[in-house]
Amino acid sequence: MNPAPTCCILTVSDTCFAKLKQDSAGRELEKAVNTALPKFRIVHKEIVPDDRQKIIDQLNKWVGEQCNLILTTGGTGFSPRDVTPEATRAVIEREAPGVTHEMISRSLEMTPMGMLSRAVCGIAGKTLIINLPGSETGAVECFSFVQTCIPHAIALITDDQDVVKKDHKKIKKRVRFIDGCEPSSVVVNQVAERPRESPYPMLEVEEALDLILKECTVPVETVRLVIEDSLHRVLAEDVLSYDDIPPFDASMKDGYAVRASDGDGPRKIRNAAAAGDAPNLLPLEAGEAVRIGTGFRQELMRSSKSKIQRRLGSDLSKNTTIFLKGERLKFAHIGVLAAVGKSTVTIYKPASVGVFTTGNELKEHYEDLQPGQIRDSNRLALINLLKEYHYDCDDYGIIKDEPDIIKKAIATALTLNDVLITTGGVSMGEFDFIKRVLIEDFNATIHFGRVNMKPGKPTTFATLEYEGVKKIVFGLPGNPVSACVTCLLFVIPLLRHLEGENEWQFPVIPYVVSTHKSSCSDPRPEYVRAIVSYVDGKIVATPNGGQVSSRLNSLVGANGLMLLPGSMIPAKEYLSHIILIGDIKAR
Ligand SMILES: Nc1nc2c(c(=O)[nH]1)N[C@H]1C(S)=C(S)[C@@H](COP(=O)(O)OP(=O)(O)OC[C@H]3O[C@@H](n4cnc5c(N)ncnc54)[C@H](O)[C@@H]3O)O[C@H]1N2
Ligand code: MOO
Repeated sequence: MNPAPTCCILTVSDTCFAKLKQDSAGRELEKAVNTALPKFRIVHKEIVPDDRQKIIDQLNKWVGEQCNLILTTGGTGFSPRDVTPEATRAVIEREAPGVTHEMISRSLEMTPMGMLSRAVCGIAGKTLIINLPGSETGAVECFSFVQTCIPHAIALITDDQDVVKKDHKKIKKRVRFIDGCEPSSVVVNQVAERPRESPYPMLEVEEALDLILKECTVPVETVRLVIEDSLHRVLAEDVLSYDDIPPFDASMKDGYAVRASDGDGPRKIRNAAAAGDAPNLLPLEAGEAVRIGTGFRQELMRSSKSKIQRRLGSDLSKNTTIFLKGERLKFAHIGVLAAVGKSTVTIYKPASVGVFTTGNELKEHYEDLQPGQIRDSNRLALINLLKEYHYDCDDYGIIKDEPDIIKKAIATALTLNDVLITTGGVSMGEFDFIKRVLIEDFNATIHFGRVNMKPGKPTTFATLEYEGVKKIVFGLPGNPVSACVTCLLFVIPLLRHLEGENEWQFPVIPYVVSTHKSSCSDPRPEYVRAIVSYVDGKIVATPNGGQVSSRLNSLVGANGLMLLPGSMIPAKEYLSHIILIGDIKAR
């Protein structure tokens, strides 16, 4: 087995070296490396002043020790003392301008100041050296832009052919379906030989969801992100306040600071002090007053009980837990993180999802239709449903109802994704191959293949091991409403649960239903797409038009799935519930 790759972190800073400032960039960078590159071992951390020769000496020492990766932080700017790029250039044999380019171009998307970096990256012996900015945020941010390519870069530098080949295979798979996939073992049945009855037992929805949660215990990775990039992600750590908010006793209003001992009477206004002005404008002489702005630091009033002050730490006090692991970050969380001076957070990596649709009748929405063809609405509906819940996914397109092609598509998706969602081809037709390909070509376990629900009966859930890793497959029905409703009821809760979110379930409210079902002959419990409103102090739910499972408009504007029990007697009332998939409307 290859030894763990090594990493050294060099902080270049006169002030940190002189211990006038803490090495927070070095500290945050260490955390970022541990999170992003868990296989790397940080073997040395040093601080040197902004001195060209001292930097060169330190870099040469680590290059001599065959360290794989050296990250420097600091000394890359325009100040006269900034010499890290010159020192790095003196050590490296080959420059790596692509790495520098990526850091600068991504930085420029955030701030024009990005152009003021003179960072140099390059190779010396068996070592990759990367210059990063000196600020904690800049260093972590720039590292995050290039972190994914570092293991491959090091495999190339050290000529580790096994890793290089594996990485190349992955890169190829990203742009096209895998090569060399053997034909499927599935024998295409003649119409007369197809099974007449599903061999899968019919599960209730709750049983199906329990099974999904039980079977899906894939390891969740964490990653450290700058707070600017953390919206909608789930915290993998409890967060403590770094600072008191406010960090000083502050004025709550615009007004005047006066000396209480002066009593009533006119004052001479000495000057005006706004929030952020230095407090040495005070103390006041007898009879003097200072005009102060909201947020002004009120040193003189610290001992008074004035109600027009926000006391130090009164919004949040230093070292208290402000957010808990498992919270999904919204705008206000990020504002509070900024207020307390927390610039990075550890979050759970969301599972990576791949989607394809199946059907010989399907065309892309922008293509012309021949007789018998329809446009693929499921793929874009599902991809965007996932996006609404903050999951990006890989799109593998429309796949023909042919086992060889389905096999290739599944193999490609499983190479890159943790979770695969397909639609169509899961019921009883002779072209319904998804389950058979999963079983016969991938040795998958089909945990269920039928659920007692309308829409969504043929929903299929499978797990399998692919290249040593557990993978999850949802074969959703082809009917567009069935695909979206089952994605909402099974896939989205699982993804939220896998991501470590505390509140992963949709809110459910009790509701008395009396609406009779759209098809009286169907005994399945039905999830009616409904508009749920708050009217005169009461919750009212109305079915959102026709409920046939091809009519996707029933989901347009729907904010609830109203459960109608299995066998309903018309006009009788039943206590059931509504699953809220959107905000309640006010009428
Ligand atoms: N003999 C039986 N037939 C059917 C059963 C059954 O239990 N026994 N179940 C029915 C139910 S319920 C559903 S739901 C569908 C699901 O069938 P499949 O998942 O195999 O889906 P397909 O047959 O491929 O397609 C069904 C329907 O949806 C249209 N479709 C498919 N993909 C798309 C797409 N990407 N965009 C838009 N529309 C799509 C397709 O053209 C069909 O009209 O099976 C029933 N049959
Ligand atoms: O269950 Mo299917 O989903 O009726 O349309």
